[in-house]
Amino acid sequence: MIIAVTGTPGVGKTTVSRLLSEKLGYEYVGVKEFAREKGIGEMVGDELEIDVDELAEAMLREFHGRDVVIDGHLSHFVPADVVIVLRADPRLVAERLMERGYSREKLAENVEAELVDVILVEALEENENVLEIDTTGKTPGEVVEEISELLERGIKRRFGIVDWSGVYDEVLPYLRLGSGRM
Ligand SMILES: Nc1ncnc2c1ncn2[C@@H]1O[C@H](COP(=O)(O)OP(=O)(O)OP(=O)(O)O)[C@@H](O)[C@H]1O
Repeated sequence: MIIAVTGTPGVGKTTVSRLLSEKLGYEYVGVKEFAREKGIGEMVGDELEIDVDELAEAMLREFHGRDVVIDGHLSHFVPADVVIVLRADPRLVAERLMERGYSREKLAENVEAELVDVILVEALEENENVLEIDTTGKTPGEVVEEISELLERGIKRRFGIVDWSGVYDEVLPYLRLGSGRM
């Protein structure tokens, strides 16, 4: 089975994907490493820009019929058996990305994306089987437990479990509108 783990940067994809692959005995694959290895995408500034169709094709060729956890915020473009969308309170996303030294603009872009469900909506456009998981206040182990329980019960579609509109005011200072530019 191909499991894609996606979400806004900082929600915990890598941590959860590694742990999930260990628990299930699946291979772990990082999208960026895979793309680099296969020569997919090109550097634009200091970022690797990946063609998602090329990525999806190459991944399907490589992993069809194998048990694998694919980690990355583009993984929902890969035709997976199930897409796990990790969510985290946007305040937590902001804190983590600030700790990583993200620029103000990249921070704003990602906090906003988490706030308005960008990755969830994209995942739902790409795949029927989407499991949304709220990681807020949970340990990575608890998140992995929740995912494997749902999969064991055969549940592959669940979303609409978070609503970040209540923290909008608190994250406003991080957003582009709050930066004084229009
Ligand atoms: N419940 C949780 N699930 C996952 N990570 C958590 C959780 N609670 C705290 N963390 C911490 O959050 C951080 C998430 O970092 P991680 O690199 O896994 O995120 P990511 O989504 O893969 O980011 P990126 O897309 O930028 O690579 C880690 O330091 C991890 O220990």
